[in-house]
Amino acid sequence: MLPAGTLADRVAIITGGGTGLGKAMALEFARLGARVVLASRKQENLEKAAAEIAGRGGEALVVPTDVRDPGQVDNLVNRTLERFGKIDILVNNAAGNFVCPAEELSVNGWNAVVNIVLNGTFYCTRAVARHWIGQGRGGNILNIIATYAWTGGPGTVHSAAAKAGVLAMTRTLAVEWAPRGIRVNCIAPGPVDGTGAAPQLWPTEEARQAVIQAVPLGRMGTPEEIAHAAAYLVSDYAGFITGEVLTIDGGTWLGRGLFKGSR
Ligand SMILES: CCCCCCC/C=C/C(=O)SCCNC(=O)CCNC(=O)[C@H](O)C(C)(C)COP(=O)(O)OP(=O)(O)OC[C@H]1O[C@@H](n2cnc3c(N)ncnc32)[C@H](O)[C@@H]1OP(=O)(O)O
Ligand SMILES: NC(=O)C1=CN([C@@H]2O[C@H](COP(=O)(O)OP(=O)(O)OC[C@H]3O[C@@H](n4cnc5c(N)ncnc54)[C@H](OP(=O)(O)O)[C@@H]3O)[C@@H](O)[C@H]2O)C=CC1
Repeated sequence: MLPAGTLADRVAIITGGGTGLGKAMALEFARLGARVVLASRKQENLEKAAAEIAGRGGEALVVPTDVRDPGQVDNLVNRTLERFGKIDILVNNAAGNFVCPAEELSVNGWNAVVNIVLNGTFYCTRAVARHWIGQGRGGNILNIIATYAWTGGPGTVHSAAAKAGVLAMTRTLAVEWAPRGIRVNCIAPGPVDGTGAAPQLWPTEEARQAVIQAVPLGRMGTPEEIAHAAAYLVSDYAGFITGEVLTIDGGTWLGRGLFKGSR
């Protein structure tokens, strides 16, 4: 665990900050001293998370935002600057997902996911980076992807393609904006319990157990495990890391090996 004060005086925007991994990151960043801005569509979830942060002595601003709308994203940036006067960190965590055979996926279904994951990430990234570049200052961007960005993800072609786009965006902008002092990294979580992913991706206990079977470490991850790594990547401890992906998946994407039954 990083020591309290690691993110003192930092201002962090976290999209999808009202639930799941976003909420866990918000709580951890606040514990480390950051002031956090929680942005997603459902105000009720954001308010609940903000109250939990305030209950632990932290400070959170709630800005209802649909990241698919560039106007709402500009409002998010403006509201953050009005309240805190600066932005240090952006976490692009908002996502949508569901399992659907590609041949059955409707155009609206494809667009819903790609617009949240790929376009929303770009709109938020562009809006925040324009501010930083205009001010002649640097900052930190963390994108939450998934390992199927490089393995492919049968059943979730919309999400896999969008996450692959975010990975390419990360590497592109890490280099393009390095001279600006802007770092851009990714975390690729494996299956993590207790978030909005569960009802979408492993809605039954049977499906959940099948997912766990695929994890060499034999369990799902926790939101806190992702949050600790996220705090590290946006902190000064990671000051020389950019364009990188930190995979936190219990070994899942490497597979289970071929020869378990051979001896
Ligand atoms: C090895 C890796 C291990 C695990 C990797 C896991 C990676 C996890 C990635 C995640 O992103 S988990 C996050 C999950 N959380 C959520 O999905 C929460 C947010 N989700 C949503 O808001 C919705 O699910 C949404 C559909 C993504 C967006 O909602 P919106 O209100 O904008 O859309 P709708 O109007 O409801 O639907 C649009 C369109 O999509 C079709 N659709 C929706 N759900 C399904 C479904 N289950 N199957 C097929 N199609 C679906 C819906 O019918 C609409 O299309 P049309 O009917 O109009 O053609
Ligand atoms: N849990 C897991 O196993 C894994 C998760 N991930 C990634 O982790 C991240 C967090 O997911 P997780 O916590 O699991 O799931 P959640 O469903 O809990 O989180 C997704 C968040 O995105 C927000 N969101 C969805 N659509 C929009 C939108 N249009 N505009 C703004 N916010 C939006 C939702 O809030 P609201 O509905 O209020 O808009 C919600 O808070 C995602 O990027 C996901 O792809 C990656 C690999 C594995």
